[in-house]
Amino acid sequence: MIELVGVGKQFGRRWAVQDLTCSVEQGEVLGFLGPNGAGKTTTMRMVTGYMPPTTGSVRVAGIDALDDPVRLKRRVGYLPETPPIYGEMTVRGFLHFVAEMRGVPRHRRRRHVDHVMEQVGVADVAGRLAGRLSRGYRQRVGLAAALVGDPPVLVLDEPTSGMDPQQIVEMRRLIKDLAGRHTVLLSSHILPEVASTCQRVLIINRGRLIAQDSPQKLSLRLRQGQRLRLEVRGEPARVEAALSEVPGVQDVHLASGDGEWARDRVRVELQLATDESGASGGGTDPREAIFFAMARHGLPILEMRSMDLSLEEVFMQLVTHENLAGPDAQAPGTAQPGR
Ligand SMILES: Nc1ncnc2c1ncn2[C@@H]1O[C@H](COP(=O)(O)OP(=O)(O)OP(=O)(O)O)[C@@H](O)[C@H]1O
Repeated sequence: MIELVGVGKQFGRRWAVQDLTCSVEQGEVLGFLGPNGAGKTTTMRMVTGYMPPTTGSVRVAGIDALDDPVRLKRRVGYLPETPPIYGEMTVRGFLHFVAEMRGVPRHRRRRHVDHVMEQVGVADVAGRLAGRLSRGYRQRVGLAAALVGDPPVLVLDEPTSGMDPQQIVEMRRLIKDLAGRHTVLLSSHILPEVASTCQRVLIINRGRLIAQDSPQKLSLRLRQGQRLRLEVRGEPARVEAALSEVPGVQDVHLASGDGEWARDRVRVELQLATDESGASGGGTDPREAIFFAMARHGLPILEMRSMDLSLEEVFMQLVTHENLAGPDAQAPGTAQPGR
């Protein structure tokens, strides 16, 4: 639905975005993550047809941004970081105006605007002046405006910026509800936002793509293998021997404990081998094999926990690696461009 190939944008002598290749499937919610100044807004403006790329091609719903930016704009609903709302109009009046601009036929406008207001939860303020609304409501009205005309693609730039925690939760729920019916490109520098809303994350830093994958796979891939923490009842030597038999288990570390607690149980940290795709133990869940091995040896597992990196740690690791290694570095866990 959205396809960027070798996209770059230059302002004066400075490249805000360089050689960006990625695609977003129909109905997918893609999170665009990066620190301030990474090039997120610039990329989104190119996807919406508001800014032509300096190099490469941007295609949305089969339309090339350079060939036909006007037709492309009709296929995209855009919510900029600060929604452009006419404060002296009522919410309903403003959305009718947007519907007219977007070419919604006159006889369908009223029903369509009512439907969109219901969808984003602003029907209760339909008659209020848009300029008098709270930040959360204004963002929702902005989202309603993006949805007018039912565009297949939605581009949302920092959609929860400036909202209070409850408004953030509601906005994220709204965005999740839009998935499937719309293809959504969402930018954020808030990691939990992307992890909770998006199926796939694309991380950019200093205008370059440094990784793209699902939030879970990114964290798994980056640690080149998953780590598990176990607490087992049994003698340390027997526990270690039993774990070492399980295929894919590497680096078994036993933690020595003190006092009463350590008498009959042992804490273990272990590393699992991963294949190319980031899956552990040849695609099967190694925790299952560990469970059965320990059961065979009569060693009850009291606790088993996965120790994946959080998306926050992944992000910091990728961005720090890139900043230290320079602009041409290949960050660990970088997916192939174009999926
Ligand atoms: N119209 C412009 N003219 C000149 N430079 C620009 C313009 N727009 C963006 N830039 C520069 O391009 C770089 C990327 O900016 P961009 O706004 O795309 O980043 P961002 O990832 O959206 O950051 P933020 O989260 O702070 O909005 C920055 O260095 C910015 O100063």
